[in-house]
Amino acid sequence: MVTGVGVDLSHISTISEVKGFCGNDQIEEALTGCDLVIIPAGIPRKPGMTRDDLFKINAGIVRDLVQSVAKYCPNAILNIISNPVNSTVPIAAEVMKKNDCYDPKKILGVTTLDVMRAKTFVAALRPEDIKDVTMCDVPVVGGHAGTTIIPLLSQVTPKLSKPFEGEELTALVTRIQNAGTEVVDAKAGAGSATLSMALAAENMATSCLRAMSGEKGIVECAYVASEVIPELAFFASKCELGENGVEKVLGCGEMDSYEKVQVSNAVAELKSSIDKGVEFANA
Ligand SMILES: NC(=O)C1=CN([C@@H]2O[C@H](COP(=O)(O)OP(=O)(O)OC[C@H]3O[C@@H](n4cnc5c(N)ncnc54)[C@H](O)[C@@H]3O)[C@@H](O)[C@H]2O)C=CC1
Ligand SMILES: O=C([O-])CC(=O)C(=O)O
Repeated sequence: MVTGVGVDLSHISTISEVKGFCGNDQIEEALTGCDLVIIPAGIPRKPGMTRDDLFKINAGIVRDLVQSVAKYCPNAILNIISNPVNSTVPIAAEVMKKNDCYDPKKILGVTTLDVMRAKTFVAALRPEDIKDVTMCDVPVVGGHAGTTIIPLLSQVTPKLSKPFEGEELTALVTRIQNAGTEVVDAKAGAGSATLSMALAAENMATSCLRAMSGEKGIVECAYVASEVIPELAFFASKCELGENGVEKVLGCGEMDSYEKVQVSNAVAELKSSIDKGVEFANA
């Protein structure tokens, strides 16, 4: 459940929760009239699993829920949280296409938690530059699994007096990429990062709602339909949000050579995850 603080969240429907205690007739009631639908439904990882291991179960859950969205609120903006995000977002897009209500601006894979983690770790390592983590920004691009999570540490704001380099850089990138796995391992079978995901979802939903109500200049990283990497129909990068979802995909900005290699190395895995989602939705 999302609570509104300083913003009216009354249009949010956390449909996994609705599904948790009711049947399809209540899904209709929950979705009808919704402007923004957050989908966190599905099973979480257990230690030893990749996010892609969740595909077998979560792909069908997301497909069916998005089918209901197409039926009851086809103009809603979707925030997709269920893993594997790299595949569930393409699934959502295909379902909307099949129902003649696809708008690429309106489907956003939630990668906000990667940005929150990157900011937190950067602030902890550079307290002399970052007194307040909320004032720090770290774009995270690519996707939401393993090495497809690519923090652009050369673009941290405020500008760092000592940039990350060498072993410190690689250790930090690895920590950000494995942060979800760290939580899964620590919870030892009891789930994944449910609470921090809820905060990330609330941040993203609030940004969407502010933009939907006309506020300008709201920028969030999200995994969306994009042309940033020509081979990839979906890619996470900075997006300017607007009244209808993604107003403009802003892309990766000026990356350094290390980041460019990381992006290039992620292309094959992202392509395969996207193709897998598209094939599943059309099977
Ligand atoms: N994108 C991101 O940053 C993150 C994504 N996740 C993903 O979010 C998903 C949920 O994770 P948690 O909330 O931790 O798991 P959880 O087990 O705490 O909650 C999952 C919820 O999904 C519901 N659900 C299961 N099957 C459903 C169906 N067929 N229809 C509707 N609802 C259904 C369950 O009733 C439950 O309420 C997982 O796939 C997880 O990997 C988790 C953390 C971060
Ligand atoms: O790691 C997981 O399975 C859940 C997730 O996506 C995250 O915490 O980033």
